[in-house]
Amino acid sequence: MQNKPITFQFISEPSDVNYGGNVHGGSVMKWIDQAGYACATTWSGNYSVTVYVGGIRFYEPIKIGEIVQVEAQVIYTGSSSMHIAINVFSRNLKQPVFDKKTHCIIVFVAVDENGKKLPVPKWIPETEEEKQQEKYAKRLMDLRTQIEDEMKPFIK
Ligand SMILES: CC(=O)SCCNC(=O)CCNC(=O)[C@H](O)C(C)(C)COP(=O)(O)OP(=O)(O)OC[C@H]1O[C@@H](n2cnc3c(N)ncnc32)[C@H](O)[C@@H]1OP(=O)(O)O
Repeated sequence: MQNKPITFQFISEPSDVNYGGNVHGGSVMKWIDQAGYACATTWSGNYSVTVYVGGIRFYEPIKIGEIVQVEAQVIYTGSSSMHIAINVFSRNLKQPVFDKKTHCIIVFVAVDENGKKLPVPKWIPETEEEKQQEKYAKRLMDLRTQIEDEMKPFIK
């Protein structure tokens, strides 16, 4: 099965503004979720829900009126989960190249009409880059287990 990246391109709007005049972090998180959703449902062929969003780092602000590009690609699949790498870029209208503004991994699970998890097609990495990405996703899973153990006492 082909694992094509999903790419959104649009212009950040005045309604995306934060209190400092740039794009609101919440808007960026919404775009991440939307691109991840498009990627997960395309891969699984089923409705999918977000189960985890990790390590979002906003490197630089995105300005209002810039062209924004959001890329989403499956980098690891479990039984029901799809681990998707998201990169967010932007450029102003006069600048030819995009700068990376945000990166994160978002995990979706395919579910049926009752919200129960469903199996997803297996993604098999082929190129060296894809193999490295899968390793990256697995390493993050291990780290996440440690983080969740730390968080457990505070979740209840
Ligand atoms: C709460 C909100 O409204 S957030 C916004 C929208 N999202 C949602 O509503 C999802 C809410 N969550 C759910 O409904 C449930 O967690 C479900 C139905 C998706 C899954 O529930 P369960 O079947 O009990 O989950 P289970 O523990 O078996 O995990 C399912 C998969 O998620 C993965 N998963 C669970 N927790 C994590 C995590 N912290 N990080 C990454 N993956 C995770 C598991 O590894 C498993 O993957 P696999 O099947 O590929 O091995």
